[in-house]
Amino acid sequence: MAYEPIIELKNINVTFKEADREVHAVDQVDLTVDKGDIFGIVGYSGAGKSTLVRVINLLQRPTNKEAVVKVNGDEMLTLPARQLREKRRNIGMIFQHFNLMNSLTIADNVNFALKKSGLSKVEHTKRVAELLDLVGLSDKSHDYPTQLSGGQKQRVGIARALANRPDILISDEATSALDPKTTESILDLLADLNRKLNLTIILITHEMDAVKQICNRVAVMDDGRLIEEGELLQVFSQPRAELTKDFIDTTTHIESSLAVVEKQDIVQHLKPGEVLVKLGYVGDTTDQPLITALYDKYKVSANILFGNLEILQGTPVGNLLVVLSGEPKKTEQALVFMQDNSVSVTVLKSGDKEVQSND
Ligand SMILES: Nc1ncnc2c1ncn2[C@@H]1O[C@H](COP(=O)(O)OP(=O)(O)OP(=O)(O)O)[C@@H](O)[C@H]1O
Repeated sequence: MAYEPIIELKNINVTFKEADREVHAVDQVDLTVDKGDIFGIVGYSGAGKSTLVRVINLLQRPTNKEAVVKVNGDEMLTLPARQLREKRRNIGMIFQHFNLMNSLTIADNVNFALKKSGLSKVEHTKRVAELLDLVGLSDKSHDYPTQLSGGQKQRVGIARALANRPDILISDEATSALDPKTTESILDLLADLNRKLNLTIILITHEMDAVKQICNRVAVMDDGRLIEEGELLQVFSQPRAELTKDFIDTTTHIESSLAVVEKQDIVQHLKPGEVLVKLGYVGDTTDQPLITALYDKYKVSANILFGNLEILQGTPVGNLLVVLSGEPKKTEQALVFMQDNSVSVTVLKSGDKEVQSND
């Protein structure tokens, strides 16, 4: 598939000047999103995620002159007000708190977004029915927001955001107020809309689980900066920044499990030829019976203390915490063998070193 940029942000700075200080909410950010991406932006509260995405539709203007904000090839910063308003209709937004009008029915809440669409009354009714059908709420059109669950309210939010057939949907913490099961169903709906409508989605979240479920690309934000960005699989299997590792650990639990594993007797008292290793593997590697091969080839046995397997974008990604034991030389050879078979190997603790340091 050819990658076609739909959003290009270059040199973006947003600085808020307060009485006693300046806040660099967005600090020198470059970001390209391709058509059809579900692009996750993760970061803790205050990292600058909302401010950054508000730059895309210029609800927030960059505060530096060098900034470039292109959407569908148009430089948004130079557009006259009327054209900018039109372009904004091409970017739908959904939020954590749904922002529905409680005095209007569900149908009228969605219809409200079509106010400036130029459609006839009959076309309005038809479009609203289509939209409610799209989000699975056809039977709720005459209900009021207070009669709906959180997940249903967010579905209305999605229908409203898609009313003007946007190419881009920005989801700003849209699942943060929902329980895990409802979150999953809303994320499934977004993934479905991405496929059906070729909708590009920017998913702002502090939950790596959400990113893992539907994103194909992910960027990590910290203190106004994009500190890591890439394909989901790449970032998950080989995170570079410590913060990225922390976020990934919230879903794989590999680092937090290490703290428990390290306390186990077997790890506390490693003998020569025994090592505690973290093994990471992606895709095909998982199909190979490597652990069996270690014993067959080197007489090295593996005691798996913790394991995690995720399916990301249809590809298995696994991590194991393992104690390998064998003849010291053979254990070393076994580690090289695994690296040769595309398994990432991190030695966390070695019985040999323990013995040496104790001497
Ligand atoms: N209008 C504003 N005036 C002054 N400071 C602001 C303004 N908007 C945001 N900020 C500050 O900019 C920084 C980034 O805020 P932003 O809301 O973009 O972060 P975030 O990652 O989206 O966090 P959250 O998920 O909590 O919204 C914060 O320090 C925030 O206090």
